[in-house]
Amino acid sequence: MRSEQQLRTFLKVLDSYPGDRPITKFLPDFFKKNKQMGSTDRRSASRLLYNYFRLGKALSDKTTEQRLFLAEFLCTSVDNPFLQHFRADLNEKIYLSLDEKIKYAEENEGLILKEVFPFTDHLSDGIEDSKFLSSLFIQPDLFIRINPPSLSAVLKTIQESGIEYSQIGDYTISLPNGTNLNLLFPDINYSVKPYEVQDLSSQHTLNYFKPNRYEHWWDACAASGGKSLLLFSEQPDIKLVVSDIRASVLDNLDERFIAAGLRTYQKKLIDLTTNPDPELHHYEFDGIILDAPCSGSGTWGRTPEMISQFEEYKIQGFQNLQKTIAGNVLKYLKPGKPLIYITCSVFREENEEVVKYLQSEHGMMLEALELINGYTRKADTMFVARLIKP
Ligand SMILES: C[S@@+](CC[C@H](N)C(=O)[O-])C[C@H]1O[C@@H](n2cnc3c(N)ncnc32)[C@H](O)[C@@H]1O
Repeated sequence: MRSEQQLRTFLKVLDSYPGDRPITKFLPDFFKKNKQMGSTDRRSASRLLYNYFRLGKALSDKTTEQRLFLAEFLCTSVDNPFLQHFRADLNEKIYLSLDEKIKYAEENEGLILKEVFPFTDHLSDGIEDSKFLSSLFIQPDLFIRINPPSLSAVLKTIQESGIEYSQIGDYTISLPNGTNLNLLFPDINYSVKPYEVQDLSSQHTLNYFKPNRYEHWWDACAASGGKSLLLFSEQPDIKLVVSDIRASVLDNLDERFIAAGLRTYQKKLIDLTTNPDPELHHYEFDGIILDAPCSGSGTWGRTPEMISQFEEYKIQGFQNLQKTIAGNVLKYLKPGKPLIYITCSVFREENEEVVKYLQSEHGMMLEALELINGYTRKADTMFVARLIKP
């Protein structure tokens, strides 16, 4: 029986998942080792695994199977043969809205919504607990930022593909998650990449950069350069230093920068928990972007496996790291110039509290801050603050 087989496969995948890396990294390895699985089996195993983890820490007293069926009920909205086979009573209600399903599960299945993500006491100002919690059952969209000269070509390609999309801003498009962009845009046809994959909230942080021509900026935790590319899109005549603690991500950055036409920049490998002077002693910047290492809790709609793996005590550890790193970068900022502090966390300890620390311990002046709501827009939730050095 097909559903029974799908369940067995799911249990095997879950049992093999060590929880030491994201599912996106684990699953391809698992499928490579289990070549007998066809593409339909892979798709269903992957869907069941993601949905299962969306229950986070809730219903820990139930069996894996019971949790899986309820997760399927909450996360899918079309008639579902798998659920029909095991829990026809839930499948009957598959067309209810998410809010109605949550209510039903609370009244009949023992769900306590707060237990999905038992960290709501830490949420930043302005986040609505119940809306944030229910967003964890919804897979966020895929967002792209289109290179302006390529706008009409990109829109034409997407329209011709028949893929449903919405245009959110002048150059921002949302697409269903899982859209294969490499198939849509084979990279042989262009010299400058026509789009960047970048979450909607991440794109929004650009409003706080306000760079001027010929200024000297530092993207201090650059990873593969998402924020630098944003900065470059606004101000191509910028002098840029990028750094990160990981060499591998800086290699990806090189590739992305070349594809985007960004060719002049300096790259440095720096651990910002230590004194950066050996690399930077004579540098003075007109702007620093600090997209700090964080819990990533604003992105767990994309990586739901993180919810059950996270422990509350880690929040403090991230705050300590952020304070140390922020304290170490400020020395290289010119007076009167901005530090752009960014996280993809929903925890106030990593957001408002770090800003308060920068104000009280380093005399930074807060110009603006925003909790960027992604949880009602099928996007990541992020935090950004613009602070000026006295
Ligand atoms: C949120 S990510 C940056 C994302 C990136 N700015 C982007 O837009 O794609 C944080 C980065 O901080 C880096 N990091 C973590 N600890 C660090 C440290 N001690 N010194 C410097 N960078 C660090 C990580 O390697 C990671 O790439």
